[in-house]
Amino acid sequence: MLPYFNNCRSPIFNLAYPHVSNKNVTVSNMQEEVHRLSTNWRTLLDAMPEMVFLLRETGEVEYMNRSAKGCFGFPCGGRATTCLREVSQQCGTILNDADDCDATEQGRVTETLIDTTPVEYSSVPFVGYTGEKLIMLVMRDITQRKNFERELLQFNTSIETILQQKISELQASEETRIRLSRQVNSLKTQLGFHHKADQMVGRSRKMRELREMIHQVAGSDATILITGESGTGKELVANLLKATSQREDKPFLKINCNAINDSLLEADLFGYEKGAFTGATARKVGKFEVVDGGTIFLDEIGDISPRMQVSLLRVLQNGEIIRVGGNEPIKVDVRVIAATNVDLAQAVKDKKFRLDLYYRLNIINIDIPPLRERKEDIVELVSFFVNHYREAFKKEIDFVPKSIINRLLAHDWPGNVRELENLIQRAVLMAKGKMITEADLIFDQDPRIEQQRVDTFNIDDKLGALPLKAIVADFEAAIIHRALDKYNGNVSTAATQLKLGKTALYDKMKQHGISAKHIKQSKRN
Ligand SMILES: Nc1ncnc2c1ncn2[C@@H]1O[C@H](COP(=O)(O)OP(=O)(O)OP(=O)(O)O)[C@@H](O)[C@H]1O
Repeated sequence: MLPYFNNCRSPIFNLAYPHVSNKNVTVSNMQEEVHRLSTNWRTLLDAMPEMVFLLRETGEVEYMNRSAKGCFGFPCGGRATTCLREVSQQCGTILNDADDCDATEQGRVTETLIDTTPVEYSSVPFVGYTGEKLIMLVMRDITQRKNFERELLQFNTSIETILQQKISELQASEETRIRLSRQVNSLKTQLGFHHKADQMVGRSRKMRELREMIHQVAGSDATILITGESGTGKELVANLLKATSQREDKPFLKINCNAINDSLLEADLFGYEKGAFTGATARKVGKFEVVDGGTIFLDEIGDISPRMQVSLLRVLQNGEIIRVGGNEPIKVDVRVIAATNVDLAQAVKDKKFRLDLYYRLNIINIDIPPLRERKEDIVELVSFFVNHYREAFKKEIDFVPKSIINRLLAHDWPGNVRELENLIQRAVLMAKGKMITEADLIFDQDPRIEQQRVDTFNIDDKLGALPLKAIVADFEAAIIHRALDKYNGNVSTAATQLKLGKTALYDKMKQHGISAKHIKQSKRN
């Protein structure tokens, strides 16, 4: 018989048995009722799957339900008793502070080990029938739950390990893919793979590296500065950059910054407002607006004025332009590719070029090596130009002797590929038979070339030997040379006298391999 369930002060009694009226209570039926309740409570507690204990503060067990007995035996001994004592001590605070202790503290679920059995328990203060303070402990064996938790943890850990393995495998295969794609690109380059827009002849190591770099940087929208001596092929590089960029099918404009004067260049690039200057009768949009979304190639950038440098800096820094005579900034989305044969770093030191603009332009620098540093390309270039001009001039040349090749390999090519091209063009024109001879080779610095051009143009010499197109080209070169010679190599004056724009004259000079610098030098000597 367990007296501890005679806790009739609990309101539960009245709620559970409302038919027991206080007025009709006799001692005997009171005893009966107590017995009945006590039996009911015991039955109820024994039916519970949880283990229920009533403990004294000292840890002695006063009551155990069936589940508790099943688990620990009754009276329980060994380590279980010690554990229960420890538990009762922990719960002692609840007992002692029962009045202050809040409900959550009293019912708090705690986990512990009894022997090797993991359990969770909660405790509440309980008053015995003699009024002594007890602890009611409701405990649950959580071995199975713990096993599940352990299995779940193991499962999660192994899932994580598997995922990490898979991620590393994917990363490794991505790295392999990138490495292989690089190798493929490099092999393609080595095998002479040519993008359809690649007009550059040459498979030397330096040219292969150059191509690789172009392909690497073309995709980004970064500003690119192409440097290299005159005639190395900067325009060809710019063409290939544009053709392999994301703006491939967008507008592409080439501007020679050296060819027109400063104010015209500014108006041309940035546009102008009506009334900005005499003759500005209507607003005009500039090249930067026209080419919006596309690419602008600014050739000879090293020669622009300080004022132009400021305007250009604004475009590169903020992506906006201001029309001449206007003050509204206009947003533009234009990729800038610039080129120069001027040493910009030196120009910065000489205070001729702004340092901030230099940094903005020089985000990616593609430097084209001079021809003298890649002489392996000469044979291929000669063959390419001979074929080209043989077709153009309807000549039958099919042989370039080894002695000529050796002569070309020994030359230093200060004018680079342009000089070689002009030399071959002249040689093809001059050649009498099916092969080029020593006599047909006239190098740019050769006084004969100056003489040949300044001499009166003799049509009879050429009639029958050359097609009309070649004679006209030769004639045009002679006239331009004569004009430059007359005006001491001054391109602006020569252009004015020939009633030609400065840009057009520069283009023709390039085409015919005429250098104003050489003419000036020969005049001085
Ligand atoms: N690798 C090359 N293969 C074939 N032709 C080339 C090559 N490099 C240059 N050329 C030819 O040489 C000439 C000069 O090239 P380009 O105008 O691109 O030189 P550049 O470096 O821009 O010269 P500049 O600084 O004087 O403007 C062009 O006719 C061009 O087609």
